[in-house]
Amino acid sequence: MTWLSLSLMSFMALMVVIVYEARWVYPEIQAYFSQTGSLTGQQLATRSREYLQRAQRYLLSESLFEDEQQALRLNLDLAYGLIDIDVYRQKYTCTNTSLQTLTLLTQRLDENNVAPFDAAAELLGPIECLTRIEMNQLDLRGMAINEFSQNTRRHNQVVTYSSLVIFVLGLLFWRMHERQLRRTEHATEQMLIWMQQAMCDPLTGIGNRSALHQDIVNNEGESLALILVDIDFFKQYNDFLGHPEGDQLLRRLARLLKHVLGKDAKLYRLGGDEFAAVVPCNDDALLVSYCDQVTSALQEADFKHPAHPDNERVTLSIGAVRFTAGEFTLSTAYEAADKALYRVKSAGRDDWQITAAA
Ligand SMILES: Nc1nc2c(ncn2[C@@H]2O[C@H](COP(=O)(O)OP(=O)(O)OP(=O)(O)O)[C@@H](O)[C@H]2O)c(=O)[nH]1
Repeated sequence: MTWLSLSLMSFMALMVVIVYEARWVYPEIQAYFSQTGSLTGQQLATRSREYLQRAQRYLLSESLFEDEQQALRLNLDLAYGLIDIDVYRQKYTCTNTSLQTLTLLTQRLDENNVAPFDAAAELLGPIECLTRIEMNQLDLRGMAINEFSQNTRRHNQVVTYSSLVIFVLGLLFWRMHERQLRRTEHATEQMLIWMQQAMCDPLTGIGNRSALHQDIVNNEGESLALILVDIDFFKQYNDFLGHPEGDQLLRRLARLLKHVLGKDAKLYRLGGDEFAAVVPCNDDALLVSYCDQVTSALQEADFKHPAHPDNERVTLSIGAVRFTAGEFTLSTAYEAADKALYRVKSAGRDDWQITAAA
């Protein structure tokens, strides 16, 4: 498992915690404060009690005319309707007694068989019952609210702490992932640098033998020319002017070859004073012109060689061949160009020769 996946999993866990906790709150609020829940039963008892008290006032008034009697009946009926509910019946035993009292009282009122003061006194029982219901329901409501706020607080703490922990873990994993990424990038960069160094001649900055081989394989199928260049009497040059001057000559020659052969040419130092150039070339005339150009440019550059037996300036021996790039064609081409170069050396140096690949 990678640091990245651990980090992403942490952030996903954070989302899950938040969503889960958010889902918890909504139904809880609904349950506690639902308009159809038993908590609102307190309001019904209050209304019912108010109707009974109003009925009591009618009964206690000095005269009870037709209108007042009707209002009295209506209040008693309304009060009855509001306490005749399952919640009250099941939870409070006084409910049934109160309902019986109201039924009997209504019957006797209809029969005109009750004194108003007595009737008002009879209503005290149901009123007391309703007051008890109100108080009890209020207590229940208070307890429910308390429980809800405690639960909310507990859930809030859980969300806060777990979110914090998960978030910190997510950040930590993310940092580890970034560190790992940077390390990998650094290692890749280093590897590229090493690979480049492994393909490069440190003295002249051009490619080495491995790079030559790699480039030929990479350009498989292309028509190319391989030009081998060797400095004449370089040993004498070194011996006469010193090794550092010899190094300097190698660098100057690399620059000259690059300049003369142009940007399409690739240059390599194969070792000692031997250079190779690979140029796109599909006809001998072009290859001849490349060799001529190198020789002329060197003449013009006029690098002094005080120890040269035949000349006072640096001269080159060149062997060149055209070939088609491929995994196995370089060795044949190299052999042919090298032989051509050897022939130039044998014939007195300071010349070039092109040949056909075997
Ligand atoms: N300054 C310097 N000299 C080098 C380097 N590598 C090889 N050499 C010298 O290059 C010289 C090559 O000598 P040879 O192979 O005899 O070639 P040459 O003297 O040019 O003789 P011909 O090629 O026959 O004309 C040797 O003296 C090596 O010490 C280098 O990196 N720097």
